[in-house]
Amino acid sequence: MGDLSGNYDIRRFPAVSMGSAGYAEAETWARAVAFGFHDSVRTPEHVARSMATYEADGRIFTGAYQSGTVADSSLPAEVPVATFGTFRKTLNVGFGRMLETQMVTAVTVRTSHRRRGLLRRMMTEDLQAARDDGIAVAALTASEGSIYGRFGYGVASLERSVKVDTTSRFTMRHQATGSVEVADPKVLLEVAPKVFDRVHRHTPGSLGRQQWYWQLASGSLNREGKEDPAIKVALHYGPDGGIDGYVSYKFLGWEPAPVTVEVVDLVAATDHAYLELWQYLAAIDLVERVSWNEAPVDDPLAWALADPRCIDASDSRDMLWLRILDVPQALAARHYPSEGTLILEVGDPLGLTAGTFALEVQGGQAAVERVHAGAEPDLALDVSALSSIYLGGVCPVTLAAAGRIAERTKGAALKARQMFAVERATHCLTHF
Ligand SMILES: CC(=O)SCCNC(=O)CCNC(=O)[C@H](O)C(C)(C)COP(=O)(O)OP(=O)(O)OC[C@H]1O[C@@H](n2cnc3c(N)ncnc32)[C@H](O)[C@@H]1OP(=O)(O)O
Repeated sequence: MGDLSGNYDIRRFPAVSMGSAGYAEAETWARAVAFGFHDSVRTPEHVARSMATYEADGRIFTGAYQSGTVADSSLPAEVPVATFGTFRKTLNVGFGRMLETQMVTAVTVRTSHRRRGLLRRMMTEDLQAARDDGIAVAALTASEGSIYGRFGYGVASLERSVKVDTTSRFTMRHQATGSVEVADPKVLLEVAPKVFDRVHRHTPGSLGRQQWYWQLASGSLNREGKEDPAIKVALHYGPDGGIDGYVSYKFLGWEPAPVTVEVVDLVAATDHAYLELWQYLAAIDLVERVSWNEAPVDDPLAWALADPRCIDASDSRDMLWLRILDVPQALAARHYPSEGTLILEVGDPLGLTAGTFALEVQGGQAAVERVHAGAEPDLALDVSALSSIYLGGVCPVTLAAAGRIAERTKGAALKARQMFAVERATHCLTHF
């Protein structure tokens, strides 16, 4: 028998829907991803429906295939031993500015081929290619917190799970200005993209959503690849009568106590819509609790409630991981609410964008210049820390206290905090 330790061909191809050339290869790739995340074998219909949404998103699939001898009776060579998916959407980098972003997803390596450098190879090749293509940032959500820092990613937004007591204890100071009405869940196929687009434009850290979200929120396609008859939907109408928010939710059953409704998707384009959708959820009769696993950490709900302890928040965690690929391009793309100059010495473990850069802000606009290596920096940090503070959701002063940023000029971390501040709390509602 030949060497089974593994030589691999890396192949890239687009997602295509059923009936198109290349579907068999794409389907096999998708099945390998499901295996990597311990899913049950998916039905052909489930794969086909998912694939149609992947094609609509313009996903590119990367697979690593055994090029040497394949062990007798094991999975054949056309099943990839490693997978890596990408697509591109816009990221709101604050004050409504959008930056096209390389979104990385579906990273798996078959157990029998792990720790041979396959992830490292796929990641470094992909980040280099994205940068060569003029993309300034990459993003992902991580299965484990220990994997991606080494590639220059940093945590840029947080989220938390909440359980909200909606018994008589729930009272809000807010006086409603709009109204809420129940709708057929399927209306979200048309309504949700429009409402989300507004949210995307006013929320720093928001990423464009994949097509699958409209299917999920409307009950058209659940995580098991089926229609979800349990989904219920309510829409919020603003004072002008237009729809400016929605909530998609499920009743979890009469037992165990407390009787609970779970939020599947809550998207509100105005502050009033957000609070009034919560007022609606709290008013659902016979229900004592509303849970939501993707709630913001900095949540206006807590401040609108007469008793903020109605919110039982647990599991505050990293959500969006960002990786700046091109420091001058990324810094110049932002609007800055505070004037000033900062010299940043940026390290990069992959060597994509290391250097010393002068960030000079006047009237909110940035001029960014690479300066000579010997220039005295105000802050020295690696690209992971710079990516963390970039969306204004992570405080540079805290990273300095953690030793992740070296403050060479006294007060520079606070200055960075003021310069990188954004207009409202950073929050990403897009999991991928
Ligand atoms: C964006 C997403 O899709 S997140 C989902 C990630 N996928 C999963 O969690 C599915 C289960 N896990 C896996 O499939 C694999 O173990 C992977 C993808 C996490 C790692 O793949 P591998 O090919 O084994 O990684 P590779 O050999 O390239 O290792 C690269 C580096 O990461 C480190 N590493 C790999 N996995 C882990 C881990 N789980 N925790 C900590 N470090 C890790 C390796 O030690 C290595 O370090 P070094 O190069 O700095 O010495």
